[in-house]
Amino acid sequence: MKIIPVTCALIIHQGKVLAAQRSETMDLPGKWEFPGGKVEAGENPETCLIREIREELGIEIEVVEQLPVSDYSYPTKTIRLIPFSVFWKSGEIHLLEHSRFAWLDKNNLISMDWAAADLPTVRYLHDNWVTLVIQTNR
Ligand SMILES: Nc1nc2c([nH]c(=O)n2[C@@H]2O[C@H](COP(=O)(O)OP(=O)(O)OP(=O)(O)O)[C@@H](O)[C@H]2O)c(=O)[nH]1
Repeated sequence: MKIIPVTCALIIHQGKVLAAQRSETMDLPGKWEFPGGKVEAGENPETCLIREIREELGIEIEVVEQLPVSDYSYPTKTIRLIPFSVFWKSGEIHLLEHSRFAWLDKNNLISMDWAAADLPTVRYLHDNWVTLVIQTNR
């Protein structure tokens, strides 16, 4: 099966990370995820992520670092999730596609109803919390 590359942003701000809930009109309705989206043909992952975050949240970000990639097979597709830690540079958050967002701290990270593909990234974030918070603190 073809593997679909999907980027996602761990937007870490004031010691919390932004999670977004997929709306009823999206795939996996009601699941929580890190905002981002599919990499288009000829696009590099960082450029994709900057574009997707503009389209979904209306903010500008700076990519800090790529984090470990993981593959996950849903019944109808396999995605390759490419996460990045990012710094929120400017703009106000407006939800243009998702139904809700939340700023999570380390303690409420694990209890969210995440899209299944996100669990390795959630675990990585949990286990490397302090390093990632310091790294994105400007
Ligand atoms: N953005 C994002 N997508 C995720 C995550 N985890 C996960 O399983 N996905 C899946 O990866 C795919 C990404 O598609 P998308 O719908 O967000 O991206 P897009 O806007 O480029 O695609 P589209 O407009 O063709 O649907 C969806 O099937 C989504 O369910 C995640 O953390 N972030």
